[in-house]
Amino acid sequence: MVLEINGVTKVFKGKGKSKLIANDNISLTMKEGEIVGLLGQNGAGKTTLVNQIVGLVTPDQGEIRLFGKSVTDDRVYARSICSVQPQSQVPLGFLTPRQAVSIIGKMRAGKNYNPKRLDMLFEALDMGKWADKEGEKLSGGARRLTAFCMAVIAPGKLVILDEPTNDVDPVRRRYLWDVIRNLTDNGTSVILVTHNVLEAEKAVDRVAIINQGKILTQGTPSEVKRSVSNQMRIELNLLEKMEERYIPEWAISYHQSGSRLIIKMNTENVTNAVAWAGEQVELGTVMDYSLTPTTIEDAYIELTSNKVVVSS
Ligand SMILES: Nc1ncnc2c1ncn2[C@@H]1O[C@H](COP(=O)(O)OP(=O)(O)OP(=O)(O)O)[C@@H](O)[C@H]1O
Repeated sequence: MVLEINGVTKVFKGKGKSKLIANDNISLTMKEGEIVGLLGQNGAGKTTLVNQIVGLVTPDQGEIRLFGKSVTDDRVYARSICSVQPQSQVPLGFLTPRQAVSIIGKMRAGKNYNPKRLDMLFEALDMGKWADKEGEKLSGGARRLTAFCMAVIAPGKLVILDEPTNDVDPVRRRYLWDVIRNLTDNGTSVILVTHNVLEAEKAVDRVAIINQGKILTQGTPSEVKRSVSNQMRIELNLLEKMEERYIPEWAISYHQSGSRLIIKMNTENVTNAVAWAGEQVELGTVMDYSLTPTTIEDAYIELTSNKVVVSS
């Protein structure tokens, strides 16, 4: 087993005398070559968990083992096994992406550093035009991709990526997912920390949904979806906010965010839903709509959001 997390709890001091339970009895395991998505809202406790895996923070209770070795007993080993792309941008200063990535590659791999890997990564991510530009002149997306390359130029057996696609354009996001998937070909395991549930669904083997420090559910994307399955969703692009009283009675639940309204229904109500959505288009309240089976995002919203309204 690459990673075994057993009953990990981490409590921080809150305001005054209060306590903040950042991780609450978390258990999770990972096998070689697996990509596990750690999904959760802001403040859910994802980074606290990652910091404990790499030995930067010590659990108050429970234990974390990497390849059978306790992280708290051997933090140096933990850091040699793990490569991390942090959520915050890496300050590159005057260094170019090529310089920054090759420095890290040489530090991590020593004599085994292979400069061809840098060329392969830059090519795969279409980074050629930025490779020799000073870091501080680069866009946020180019810096994010540079930080990704720094994490994977000489990857440890466990690569931890914290929001790697933030600021990255949609085309290069696709390239990035391909590179992440290729990492696992030689047995590297990947923890992907993200808010972007839909993207994660395509990239991961398993997901763990974390909320208020607890893992609410974990399993393959299909297993997690099954908690809301046998349902369909209609997604509407609203031209004006829809008041609750206009949500149709066949809705099992709905979620409205900006101009996006997602309504879930049982399959027998699909015809009603399409007819209703068509009427809304004619009335001018909805620009367009699409009907799909429920996604992992639906499960995520249902499990973590306080704003889901479930009809009686
Ligand atoms: N060193 C610390 N001292 C006190 N509280 C902390 C500390 N680190 C984290 N926290 C708190 O623990 C909780 C979990 O934080 P954490 O950074 O792990 O969440 P997260 O899921 O990574 O969030 P985000 O997606 O916003 O990065 C938050 O309420 C945070 O304020």
